[in-house]
Amino acid sequence: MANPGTPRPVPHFFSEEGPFSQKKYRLANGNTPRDSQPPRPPAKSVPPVSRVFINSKLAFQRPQSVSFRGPDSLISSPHYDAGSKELFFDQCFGIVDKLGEGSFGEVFKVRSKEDGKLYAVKRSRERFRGEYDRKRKIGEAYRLEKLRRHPNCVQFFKAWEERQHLYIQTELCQCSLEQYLEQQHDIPEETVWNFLVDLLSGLKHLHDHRLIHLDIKPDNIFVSNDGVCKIGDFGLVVEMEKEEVSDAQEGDPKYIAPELLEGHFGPHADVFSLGVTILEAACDLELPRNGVGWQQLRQGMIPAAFTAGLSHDLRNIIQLMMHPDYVQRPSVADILAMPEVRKVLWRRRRQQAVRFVQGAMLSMYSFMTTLFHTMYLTILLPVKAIKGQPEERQRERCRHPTDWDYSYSEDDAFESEGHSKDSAESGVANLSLSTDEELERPRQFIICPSEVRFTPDVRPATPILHHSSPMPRSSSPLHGNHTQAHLSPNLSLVTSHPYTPTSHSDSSGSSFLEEGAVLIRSGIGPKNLMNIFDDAACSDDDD
Ligand SMILES: Nc1ncnc2c1ncn2[C@@H]1O[C@H](COP(=O)(O)OP(=O)(O)OP(=O)(O)O)[C@@H](O)[C@H]1O
Repeated sequence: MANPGTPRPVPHFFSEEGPFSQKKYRLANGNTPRDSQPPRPPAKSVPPVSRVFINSKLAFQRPQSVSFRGPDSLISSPHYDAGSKELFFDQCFGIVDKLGEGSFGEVFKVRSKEDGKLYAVKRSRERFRGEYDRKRKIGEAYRLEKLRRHPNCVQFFKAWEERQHLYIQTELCQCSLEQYLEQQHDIPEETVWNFLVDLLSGLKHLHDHRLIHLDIKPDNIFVSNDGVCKIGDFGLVVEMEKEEVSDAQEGDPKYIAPELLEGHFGPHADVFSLGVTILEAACDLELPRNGVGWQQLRQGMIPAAFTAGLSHDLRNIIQLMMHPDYVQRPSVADILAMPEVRKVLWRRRRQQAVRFVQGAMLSMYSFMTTLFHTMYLTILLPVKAIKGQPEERQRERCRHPTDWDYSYSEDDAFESEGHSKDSAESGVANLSLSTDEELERPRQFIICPSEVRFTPDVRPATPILHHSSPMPRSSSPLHGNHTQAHLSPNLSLVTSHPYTPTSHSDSSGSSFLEEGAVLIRSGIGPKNLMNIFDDAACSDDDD
C-alpha cells in the first residue's frame, strides 16, 4: 500500500508540439529577432602578404564591367570621370540608405544619377583574396546576368569590379521575406498561397534554365513593393549536369534538404527548402537548426499542432514538398500542375495583369502630363509672352515708374513720320521712353501721371494714354486746343484707376468715351499736361 504522505508522481506527456515553438513567443520573451547571422569567413591569424602590401596596380585599377559575355571591359557612364579619384559607385550613384549586410557584403539603397531611379547595390565587404576568390564572387553576377528576366526573380542590371571589390546592381525590393516574417506573425493563408505560387514560378524559371539555387530561404527571397515574392541572392547557384555540382555548397542548415548531406545535389533540394520556407511562413514556426526537431522535419514529421489551422490543401502540399525521399518528391512543374495551385496561379496572374495595366496607364498619364507641360512651357508660353509683350511691358513699367523719362522731346516721332517740329510745339506731347528700344518706336507713348509733378491748378488724375500710331494734328487728343478726342482703335486704357471713368462730353455734347478709349478726367486735359511741361521747362530756364 502506498504511503498516503507521498505525493503521486505527475505523469509526463510528450508535448504534441515537440521541440518546436513559434516565433512570436520568442519575441514576446524579449529575445533578439534573429539568431542566425550568417557565419563570417574564418579569420586567419596573420593576413597574407598580398593583403598587407596591396598590389597598387590592382588597387587603383579603373572599374571593369563584369559580364559572362566576354572579356571584362571598362565600364562607362556619363557621370563617370576617369580622372577623379572617387569610385565609380560614388560618382554614379547617391546612397539613400543601407539595406543590410550579409556574409558577402553590404547592400545599399541607391539612386542612379543616370536615370534617377532607385536600385539595390551589393558591394563585397572584403577585397578579393586572390583569383580563385574573385572568380567565385563574380560567379554570382554571371549567373544573375545569364538568367532571363522573370517577375519572380530579382532583376539584374549590371555588375562591375573596382579596387578589388565587386558591385552588383539589382532591382530594389521592399524587404526580404525574413524581415517580413519577423514583422508579420499571423499571415493570412491567401498570402501564403500567393507567396507559394510566386516562388514556384521563380524556381521553375531557374530549373528550366538548368540552374539549382541551393540556398532557398526567407533571407534570400525578396518582397517587392506590390507584394510579389522574388528569388534573389544567387551566391550558391550551380548549373545542373556540370562539373561544378560536385563543388556545390550546402546552404543554411535550417532549410537544407536531407539528401544534400549524402551528396545528392539536384532541383529537388530547392523544392524541399521551399517547403520548409512555406511551413515557416504559414505557421510562424521557429525552425530548429539541429537536434530532434531538425531530424523530425527531415523524416516527414510535421508538427500537427502548428499546421492544424491550415487548409487541407496547403498542409498536403507542404507535406509533399518536404518528402524525405527526393525521388518521390514532386518537381516544381508537378506542383504547379496541381489543380489547387493552378487556381491560385491563375488568380495571381490576373491580379498581376491588372496591376500591369494600371501601371502602364499611370505611366502613360504621367508621360502625357509631362509632355503637355513641356509643350506649354516651350511653345505656348513663349508665344503668349511674345503676343502679350508690349502691353505687359507697359503695365510693368507703370508699376515701376522710375524707369520713365518724362522729359519733353521735341524730336518726336511725328517728325520721323514726316510731321514738322511745330506740330509738337503746337501741343503734341511726345513722352518718350528712356530705353533705346522704345526710342525706336516713338509712336507709343504712355503717361503715368502718378509720376508727373502737377502744378497746383491741375488735379492729379491717372488716365493713361496709350497711343500707338501717329495721329493727325486735328484729331490728336493731346492737341492744345482740343478737349475732344477722335478716338482711334489704337487708343486704349492701359491701367485701372480708382476713379470710375465717366463720359465726357465734347463741345457738341456727345460722349467721346467709348470702350477702350482714352480716359481723361476733367481738370487734366491734354492742354493741362502740356502746360505742366511748359511750366517745368520755364522753371528750369529760370533756374
Ligand atoms: N534587392 C534588394 N532589395 C531590398 N533589400 C535587399 C536587396 N538585396 C539585399 N537586401 C537587403 O540586404 C540584406 C543583405 O543582403 P544579402 O542577404 O543578399 O547579402 P549577402 O551578403 O549576400 O547575404 P548572405 O549572407 O545571405 O550571402 C538582406 O537581408 C536584405 O535586407
